[in-house]
Amino acid sequence: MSTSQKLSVQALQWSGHSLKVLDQRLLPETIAYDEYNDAAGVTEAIASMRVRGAPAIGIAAAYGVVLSAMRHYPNADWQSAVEQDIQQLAASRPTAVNLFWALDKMRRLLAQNPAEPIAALTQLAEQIHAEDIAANHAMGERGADVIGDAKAVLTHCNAGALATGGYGTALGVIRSLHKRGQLQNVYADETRPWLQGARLTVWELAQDGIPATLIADSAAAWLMKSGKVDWIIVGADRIAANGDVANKIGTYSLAVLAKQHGVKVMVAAPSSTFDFSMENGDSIEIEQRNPKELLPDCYLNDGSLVDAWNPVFDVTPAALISAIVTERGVVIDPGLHGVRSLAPC
Ligand SMILES: CSC[C@@H](O)[C@@H](O)C(=O)COP(=O)(O)O
Repeated sequence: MSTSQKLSVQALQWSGHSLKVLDQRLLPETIAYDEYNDAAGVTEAIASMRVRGAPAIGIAAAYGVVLSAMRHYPNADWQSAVEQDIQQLAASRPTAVNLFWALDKMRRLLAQNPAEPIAALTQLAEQIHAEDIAANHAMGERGADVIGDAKAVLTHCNAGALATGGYGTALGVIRSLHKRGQLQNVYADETRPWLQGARLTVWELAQDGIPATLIADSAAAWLMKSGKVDWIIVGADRIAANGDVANKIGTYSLAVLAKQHGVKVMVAAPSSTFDFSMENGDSIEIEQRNPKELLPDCYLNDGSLVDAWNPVFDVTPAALISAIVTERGVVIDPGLHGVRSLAPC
């Protein structure tokens, strides 16, 4: 596949009766969609990371609830069958709060006993999807305003169209900066061990003709020391009330390095990423994934000789973050101010 091909792929496509999920494990070599007709399939698609990225898994889960209602309504006790599916969806991944936020919204709607539940749930899932895209565009503009004339930025993981309803959070800011003609280069960490940066981010940026340079995660300190980047821009999986941010493993190390080198750190995330029930990041559950994602094949083949520790998120203290950008507004220096000003009224 040519990298100059225009981006026409979306992580999720709702057909009205099924959910098509782009299998991100196969990118960039292969663009293939799997089609799901029930919540169990969507749960598996999230757990296996066919679809990944905090907003995208929330949207997928919302459609999963619609598929559940389509399967069970109007059987006797259909509501408890849907509730069981919601619980299954909620168990797919633990860290991104957008998943639980979307499921709660769907559950609250069900509790209102709508006269036509399938139509009502479909409308809500489509709304969650559309609002995420709109939020990304809004925070893209806000983030670009904050950054002003930065020439080069570094991003981590993939917080792009592939991780959201479309446009992206961190990559949304980058897209908006690029449209303004200010950005000369985007450095992308490869993001070990799953390689979201190498497989997804540089590919996604290439589709849009945005100059991107891949670096090994371990090159980030030297990149900053060399004065090559002005800002680090990342997404988030959960933001606590004091502004602590859970995001892809390695974000914390970048923020520590940024402090040493006078580089600023921006977190761009929709409001659905906030968890005001958590005072700080200490209580955020950090997903541990299978060590097999980390271990080279030769170790896998010779049994259990070597163990691996594979936490896939970390928490960056608010004090290391220069700005948190949402569709509702921006907090500069969240370590001083917290993020309660961004809470819904
Ligand atoms: C807009 S996506 C923000 C985050 O979800 C992203 O940075 C991230 O950590 C994704 O992790 P992943 O394990 O690929 O789901």
